[in-house]
Amino acid sequence: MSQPILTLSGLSKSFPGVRALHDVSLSLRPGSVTAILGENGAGKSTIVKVLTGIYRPSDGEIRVRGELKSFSSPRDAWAAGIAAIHQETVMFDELSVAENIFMGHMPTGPARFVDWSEMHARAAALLKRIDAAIPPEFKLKRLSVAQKHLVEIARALSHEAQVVIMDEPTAALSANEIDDLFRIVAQLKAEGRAVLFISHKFDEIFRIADDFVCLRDGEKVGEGAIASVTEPQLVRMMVGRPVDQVFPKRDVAIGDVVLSVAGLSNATEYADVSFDLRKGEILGLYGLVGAGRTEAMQGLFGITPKTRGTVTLEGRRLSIGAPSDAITAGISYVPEDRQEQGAIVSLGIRENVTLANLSKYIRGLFLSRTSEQAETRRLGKRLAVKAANWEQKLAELSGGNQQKVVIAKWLATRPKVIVLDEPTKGIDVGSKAAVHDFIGELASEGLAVVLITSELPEVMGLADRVLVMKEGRVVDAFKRGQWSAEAIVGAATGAAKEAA
Ligand SMILES: Nc1ncnc2c1ncn2[C@@H]1O[C@H](COP(=O)(O)OP(=O)(O)OP(=O)(O)O)[C@@H](O)[C@H]1O
Repeated sequence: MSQPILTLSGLSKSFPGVRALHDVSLSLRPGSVTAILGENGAGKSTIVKVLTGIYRPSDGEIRVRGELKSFSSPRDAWAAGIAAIHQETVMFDELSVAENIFMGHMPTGPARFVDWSEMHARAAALLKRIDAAIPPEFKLKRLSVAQKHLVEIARALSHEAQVVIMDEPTAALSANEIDDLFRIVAQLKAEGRAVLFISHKFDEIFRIADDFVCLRDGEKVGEGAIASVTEPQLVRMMVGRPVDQVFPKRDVAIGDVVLSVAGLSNATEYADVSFDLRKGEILGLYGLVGAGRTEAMQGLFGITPKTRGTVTLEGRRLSIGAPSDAITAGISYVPEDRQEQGAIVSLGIRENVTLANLSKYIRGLFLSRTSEQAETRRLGKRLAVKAANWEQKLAELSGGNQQKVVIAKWLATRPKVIVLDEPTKGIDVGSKAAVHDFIGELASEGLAVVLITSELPEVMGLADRVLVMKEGRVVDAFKRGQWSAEAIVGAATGAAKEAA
């Protein structure tokens, strides 16, 4: 067997009160893809941060091709041939594609000035190598997330990176874009590089990984060839017990119409979105990335202006000009993008959970810390938020646990209607089941739920009805018991109409 490109031995990393990694060893072979799996908070991102020079390990060794390395900055990791493609890209929007690729190592001419034509030519060649049709002189901000990933890959190639780390790279990509990315992963493998791949999606892991390493509570609990394990075995390894991923749908008595939306439109992204939503009902909004679901619901909630349409809650016509109007009326929206819209990461869990509805915790003249704590504890436990304590800063939580706090925050407002936008994106299987169960419980208590999701099993498992959106319009509707996966996907892609 060939010598590993990268070896980690006995790696540990502690934060005050938290042991994020303990005695983890792994090695990456040239020409192979290794998947790291684990529940939210298991330590996956911490490994990435140690490998990219962002965190210094408390203990342990990193070797690249047998040579001992110590990284005190991301630059050191780059120099050692390790590059990362991040979930949220860390590049410069105002700079050009070429500048982003060669940031920190731009080709220079005789007087040490940047040699722009050389830089553009080299950038074009790198982009061509991965079949990316992106002009090097374009500003980065003009690109889609998928194109930004390609620029990051070109940047990794410009450094001749031997190890390419991909941390949830497909989170914001469409099916076609994922195919393109996986084609490049195959190319990186063929060139003898090692890829470290982090994903919560088992289908992707089985599709492209050769090896796996499974973490639980910061420790390695399993590793081997992906061909030697099944999905249930991996799930069991991750959570330490078998998880029945499918929660039976609760039988909920569906009540009167709570929310009526009629003719909701804006100038460009969605048009004529109409539906009724009943008490206790879970209405799925299915569609491909870019179908306009998020935009329409953000219009409903007052985040973005709508040009037309009416919203009626319990028979009363609402005039929603801003999110505060929607919240006061009893409509909550849990965004997909927790970092930008959902949470304040410099505050603690309790402060985030109670933020959207502080008046609820006032006893007499003062804010009651005890009632804030009680509500935070109740919701935190119900959603299986993993944290050292309820005062811990959100910035210190793993990504999936931040997402759960954002859901808790909006639930604490005790809304009549809640819109959940991709609520389980980036959440591990165990927690996903907890979130699904909780959504069912809320519906049984009379809450009306709109569930935006791109995951078919999720929408078919939870929803009573599904509306399918395509190119900004509702194109089809299905009732539980009268749908099939093919019909729903067919409506979302337009395949059903073409076949008819
Ligand atoms: N800067 C920090 N300060 C304190 N604790 C931290 C810090 N960064 C991470 N942790 C803790 O380390 C543990 C591992 O977190 P990590 O982000 O590596 O998890 P993860 O496996 O990537 O999870 P997810 O799937 O949710 O992204 C968690 O308990 C987290 O709260």
